[in-house]
Amino acid sequence: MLLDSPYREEIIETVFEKSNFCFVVVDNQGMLTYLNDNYCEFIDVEKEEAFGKHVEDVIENTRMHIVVKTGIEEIADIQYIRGNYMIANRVPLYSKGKIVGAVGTVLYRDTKEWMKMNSHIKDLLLEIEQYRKKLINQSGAIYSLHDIVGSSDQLNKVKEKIKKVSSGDVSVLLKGDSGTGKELFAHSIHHLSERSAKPFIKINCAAIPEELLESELFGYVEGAFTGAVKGGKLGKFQLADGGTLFLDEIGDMPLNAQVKILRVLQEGEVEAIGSEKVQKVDVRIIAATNQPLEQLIEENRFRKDLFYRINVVQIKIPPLRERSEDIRVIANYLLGKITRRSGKRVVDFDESVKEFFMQYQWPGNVRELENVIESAVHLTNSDTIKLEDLPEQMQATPFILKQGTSLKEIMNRTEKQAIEQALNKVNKDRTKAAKLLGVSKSSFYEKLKKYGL
Ligand SMILES: Nc1ncnc2c1ncn2[C@@H]1O[C@H](COP(=O)(O)OP(=O)(O)OP(=O)(O)O)[C@@H](O)[C@H]1O
Repeated sequence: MLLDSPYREEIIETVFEKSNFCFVVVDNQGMLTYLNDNYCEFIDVEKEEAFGKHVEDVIENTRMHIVVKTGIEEIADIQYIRGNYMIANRVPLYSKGKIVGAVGTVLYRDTKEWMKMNSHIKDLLLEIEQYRKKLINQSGAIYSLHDIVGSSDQLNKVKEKIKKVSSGDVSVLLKGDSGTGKELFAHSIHHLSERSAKPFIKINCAAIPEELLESELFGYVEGAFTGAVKGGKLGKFQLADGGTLFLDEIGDMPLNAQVKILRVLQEGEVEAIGSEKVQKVDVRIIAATNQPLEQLIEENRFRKDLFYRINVVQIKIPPLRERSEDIRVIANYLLGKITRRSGKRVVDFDESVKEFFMQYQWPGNVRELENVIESAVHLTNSDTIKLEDLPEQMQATPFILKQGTSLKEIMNRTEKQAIEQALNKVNKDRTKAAKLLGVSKSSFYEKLKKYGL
């Protein structure tokens, strides 16, 4: 913390005077108490002359004196100054619960500076995108272990196992519920293997109609069937030659295709549909499933011999609800990712949302978390995601029973959530919130105290 730092003075001096920002501070009457050199230079005034004057007499179109009165921060506000528009932040300064002034920062001195920065960033993003595309073209695997966020023991164990098995050429079966990140792990294995410079090819066995699956996997020659394209088509096995083939949702693979895949894996040879020739292929198989293959075997829907072939190493990815330590960090990471993409400034989650995230069961795992945050980012009117920004059907989900949770605890948490929601709805007006919930003011205040709100 800044206060504990032995260099407190130096840090403050550097932030205020040496960084390239413009700072202004006013007292609770709007009188100027501080203006750094950068600001003086920007508006062309002498520091000594400015101090003690009302901020309106020094800075054109300022709203610092208004922020002192409203107590409401103004972020990235556009202010006309010196013949141009600057972008400014104004934040009220509180001491012991009372407004004692306000601090202003100039983010960009004119819109040109902002546009320059904007196009610089766009340029960098474009460059990254090109590198990504190149990488995808080269191998098809874009994610590495580094992209898998979370530090729970359960996740770390999986990452350790991935590191161990990647370098060998063994087949890996990734098991886990939908949305747990199996595809990210498959990419990571490929990246860490000696095949990383070779293609990573994915096929989603559930997404391709049964009659097309074989031609997708093994390819076909010209004229193999009506509708076959001229010149034929390479199959995923041929495309993955030298690299990795990721068979996603392998539990949905039809039995016919299973027999053929097994043959390719045993013999290292593939035969395109309509071809008499066999072709040597060298692929490493990574398969993923969210279905219990052992049960499918019992029901004669999955071949035992293929199971043994692909199940050399089995890695189970735990569902999100079993690694709740990861939820906050993944949620923050996803919030950053989504806001960067959408350009909307949303910086945090309300404490009640964080709590809700921790006790929700996440049947759709990280994918569901990502969808929920994406929708909340678009719906929110503030820079912080609140409970009411979450999808309605989620808000209707009461606390899910976890082992050891007493009824009293559930009721308390629900009550706290309801109070927080009510407060947020009426702009923190306690009288209105009490009315909204149909409780007396005194009992409402008691509850606020109880929950530290
Ligand atoms: N630990 C994580 N860190 C960051 N993003 C993650 C993590 N786990 C999953 N994701 C993201 O969640 C989404 C779902 O992941 P992925 O497609 O890998 O899941 P899956 O287990 O393969 O799902 P399915 O079985 O439905 O195919 C993706 O957008 C992925 O980037």
